[in-house]
Amino acid sequence: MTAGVDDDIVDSAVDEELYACSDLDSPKSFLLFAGAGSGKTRSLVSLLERLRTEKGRRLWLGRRKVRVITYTNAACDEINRRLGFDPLIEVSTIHSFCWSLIETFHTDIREWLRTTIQQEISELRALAARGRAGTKAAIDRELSITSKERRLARLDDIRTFTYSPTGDRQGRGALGHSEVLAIAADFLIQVDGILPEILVNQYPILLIDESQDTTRRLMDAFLTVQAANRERFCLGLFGDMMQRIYADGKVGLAEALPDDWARPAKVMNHRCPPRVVQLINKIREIVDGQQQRPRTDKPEGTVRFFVLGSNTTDKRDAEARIADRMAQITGDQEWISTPASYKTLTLEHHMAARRAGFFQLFEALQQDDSLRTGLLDGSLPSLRLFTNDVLPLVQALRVNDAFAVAALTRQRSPLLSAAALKAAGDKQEDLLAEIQTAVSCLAALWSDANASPTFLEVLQVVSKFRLFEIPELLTNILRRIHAAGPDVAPSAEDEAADPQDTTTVALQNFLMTPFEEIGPYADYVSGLASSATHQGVKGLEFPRVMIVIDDEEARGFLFSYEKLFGAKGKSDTDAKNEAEGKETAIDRTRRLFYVTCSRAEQSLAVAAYSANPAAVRETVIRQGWFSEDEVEMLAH
Ligand SMILES: Nc1ncnc2c1ncn2[C@@H]1O[C@H](COP(=O)(O)OP(=O)(O)OP(=O)(O)O)[C@@H](O)[C@H]1O
Repeated sequence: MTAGVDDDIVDSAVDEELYACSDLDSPKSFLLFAGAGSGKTRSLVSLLERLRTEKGRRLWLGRRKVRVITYTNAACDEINRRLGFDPLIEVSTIHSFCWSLIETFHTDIREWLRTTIQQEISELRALAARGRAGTKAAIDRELSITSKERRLARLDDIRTFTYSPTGDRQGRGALGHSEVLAIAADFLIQVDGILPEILVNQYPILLIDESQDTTRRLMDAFLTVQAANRERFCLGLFGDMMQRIYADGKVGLAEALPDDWARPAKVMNHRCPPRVVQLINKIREIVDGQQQRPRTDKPEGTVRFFVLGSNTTDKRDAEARIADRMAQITGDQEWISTPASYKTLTLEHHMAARRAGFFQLFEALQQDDSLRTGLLDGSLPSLRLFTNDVLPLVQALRVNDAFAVAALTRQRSPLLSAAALKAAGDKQEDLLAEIQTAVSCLAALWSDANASPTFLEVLQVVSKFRLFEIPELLTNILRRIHAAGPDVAPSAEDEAADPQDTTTVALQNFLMTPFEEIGPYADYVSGLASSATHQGVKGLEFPRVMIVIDDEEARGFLFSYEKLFGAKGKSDTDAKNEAEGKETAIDRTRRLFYVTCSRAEQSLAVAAYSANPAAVRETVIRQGWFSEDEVEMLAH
C-alpha cells in the first residue's frame, strides 16, 4: 500500500458518516469539523453524488430536493458543473436562497418593512436628540430619516417587491441585500409561520458550505428550524471555524450546537505540502489546538517571509524581485515565467486592482454600495456589456479577425437578431452595411496607436448604432448627459431623478475611465488574473502563492497585520476586548493569515511591508512560524 492510499483512508469513514446522517427517515444534523485543504468541499460533492444516486428516485417521487448554499456564485457553478446541473439538487448563494424562500410573500414583506423602517426612524431620532446639531453625522442622519420616511410613505403603493443579487435592479420595490437576509431569517423563526414548513417539506436536507461565515441571524434561524424539526430535517454544516473571516459569521457556532448533532472530524490536509501544513498548524495552535497531517506523498514545499519597509516606493518592482528570488530558492521557474503563474493575494480589492491594472474603473464603481457585489463578482450588467460584448469584439478587431467579428455580431447584436432580420425583409443587406459602419466606427476609436478611449466614448458608438443591448442604468445616463445624440431626449422621469443619486454618480465616473482597464478587470473577476484578495480566495488553491501584506495601503480597520506581527502594540479597544473575552483585530487577522497561507499547493512567499521590519522579523521567528533562514530582510 502506498503512502498516498494510506492517507486517503484515514478520513474516508467521515464520508460514510455524512451519508448516514442524511437518512431521510432518521436524519441527524451535523457539523463537519475540519481544517484547510481537508477535502470538505470534496466531501460535500461526494455526498451530493451519492444522495442523487441512492435517494434520487425517492426525493423525486416526493417532489423534494436537496438544497445547498454556497458562499459565492463561482462555488455554485463549480458544484453544479460537477453534478451535471441535476434538478434534484438546488445550489445557490445565500442571497438567492433567501429570496427564493420569501419572493411570493409580498404582503408580509410590506409589513416587515413598515415595522423595520419605523423602528429605524425612531432609533435615528433618538440619536439625533442626543447628538450635536450641524455636524456631518447629524446632516447624514437627517437625510437618512427623510429618505426612510419617503420609503415608508410609498410602501402601500408597492404591489410586488423585487430583488436582484447583483444590486443592479432598482426601483421602489427593490429590496437590499441585507434586507433579504433579515426578512428570511425573521420569517423562518415566526411561531406557526409557514416558511419553516415549506423549507422542511421541500428540502429535507439543507447543506451549507463555508458555514462559519453564514450571517449570524440566518444561522440562528436555521438552528431554530432544525431544533423544531429534528426528526425530519437534516442541516449539514461544512466549514472551518478558523476560516471565519467575515464580521457577521456566528462566533462560537461549534459550541452552540446541541449534543445530538454529529461532529465528524478530518485530520488530513490534502492540499498543502508538509512545510506549509507545519506553518498553518503553528498559526492555529493557540486558537483551538487542532493540528493536521500532511500527505506523505507530497514534496516538502517551501515557505519564505520577506520583510520590506512600508516606505518602499515601487512595490510592483519589489514583488517582482521576490518572485525572482522564489524561483532561485525553489528552482521552480514558473515563479518567473508569466505574471499569472503565481497568485498574488492582497488584502483589499483596490490593491489587487492597482496591481492588475483596473484601479480607476474599480475606484469609480466601488463608491456605490448597490453596485459593489456585482462589481466584485463580475455580474453587473453595466460591466457585462463591456466584458461580454464589447471587449471580445474589440479584441477581434485588433487582430483583424473578420470571422470572429462576424460571429460575435451575429450572436450578440440586436441589429442582427432573428427578429431584426425578419423585419428587414429584402433589406437585410442594409442591416449588414449598418453593422459594418458600426464596427468601423468602433475600430476608429483606436486609429491612433496611442489612443485610449474612455468607456463613455465606446458606449456612445454602441448606442449610436444600437450595436449591443445597453442596460437601463447606462441608457438613462446617456440620456441624461445628452450623449446619445439628438434623437434620444431626456425623459420626464430622468429630469425628476435626483442628480446626486450615488449609483448614477458612480456609473458616470466609471464611464470617464479608460476602456483599456476592462481586460484586466475581466480576468480578475473570472479568477484568471494574477491577483486576488485574501478573502476572495477562500476555498481556492494555487501552486505558488505570494501574500502581500500592507496595512497602510489596505486602509482598513478590521485587520491589522502590523499587530499580528508585533510591529504595533494593541490598542485600548483590543485590550478591552481581550479582557472581556471578545475577539480582537489580532484574532481576526490570524484567521485571515491562516486562510491565505493554506491556499499554497507547492510554495509560499509572504511579502510584508511594515513600519517596523525588525519587530516583524523577531515576531515571526519567535512564534515559530518561520525559521531564521526563511526570513529575508529587504527593508532599506
Ligand atoms: N481524499 C482525498 N484524496 C486526495 N485528494 C484530496 C482528497 N480530499 C481532498 N483532496 C484534494 O485536496 C484539495 C483540497 O480539497 P477541498 O478544496 O475539498 O478542501 P476544503 O476542506 O474544502 O479546503 P478549504 O477549507 O481550505 O477551502 C483539493 O485539491 C482536493 O481535490
